Amino acid sequence: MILLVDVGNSRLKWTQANAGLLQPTLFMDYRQADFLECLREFWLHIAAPRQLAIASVSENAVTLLLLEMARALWPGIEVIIPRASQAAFNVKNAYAQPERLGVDRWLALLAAHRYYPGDTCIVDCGTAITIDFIETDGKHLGGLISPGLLLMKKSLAQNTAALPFNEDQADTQLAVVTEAAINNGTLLAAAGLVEATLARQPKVYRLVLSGGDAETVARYLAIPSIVDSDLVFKGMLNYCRNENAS
Ligand SMILES: Nc1ncnc2c1ncn2[C@@H]1O[C@H](COP(=O)(O)OP(=O)(O)O)[C@@H](O)[C@H]1O
Ligand SMILES: CC(C)(COP(=O)(O)O)[C@@H](O)C(=O)NCCC(=O)O
Ligand SMILES: [K+]
Repeated sequence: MILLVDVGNSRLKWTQANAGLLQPTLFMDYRQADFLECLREFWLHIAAPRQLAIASVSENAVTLLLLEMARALWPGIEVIIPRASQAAFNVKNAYAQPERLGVDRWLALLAAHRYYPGDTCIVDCGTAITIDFIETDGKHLGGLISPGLLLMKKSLAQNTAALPFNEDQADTQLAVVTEAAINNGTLLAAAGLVEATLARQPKVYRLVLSGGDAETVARYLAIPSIVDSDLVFKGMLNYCRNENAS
């Protein structure tokens, strides 16, 4: 059994993989005070994993805490910390400094090349919205980073005198009350970003969405898309399998 952990800027996600099959993902707010105790309670009751993989775009301190806890629970556990590199699994990183590409984006690219072969656009709708393009031959073309839905709304509330924060349903209609105007404006900013980015490319790409807001954004896109919330874990699992082989 392999324990897979994905630490984003909003949430920690973890799952287990058995014989190459991913179990359902569990989500945790790792900024809550009792987060380690909560996670420990879960991990105490799972079968001892052979390997632990942690992909984090958060502070290194979070990874260190997780490692300390895992090593106390399962002494001798093999640890894998995936990193973005210049090339791996027939995927070639477009970044001038490849290691600076977020490891979540890199793992999603590895998964996309394997599970969505062809010319593919990956959009991760998390704390940030990231857009990455990969071609049939595994060549990453680069990408974009923009604030995610929650972050856009929080920054409006934090940087204006009159705008409130609320999490009501959004759509892309013109609004007649402030709350809806914010919710709809930010949702359309996200959907419009994805559509405009694709429209500016010289060819057609298959669109795959992941991240906490993937379903919401997909619902309001004027173009077809696939939602695959396991993209990062799929990439992480393949990364671990290769570590086993090497
Ligand atoms: N229970 C939840 N807690 C936090 N965010 C949530 C929740 N449900 C949906 N979301 C949405 O998911 C987004 C975070 O997605 P996620 O993929 O977990 O981000 P990250 O990888 O950056 O931690 C938030 O912007 C929020 O709008
Ligand atoms: C862009 C990100 C903040 C997205 O993180 P997330 O929304 O998943 O929390 C993360 O992938 C990151 O820190 N990337 C490093 C910079 C880069 O990819 O260019
Ligand atoms: K993201």
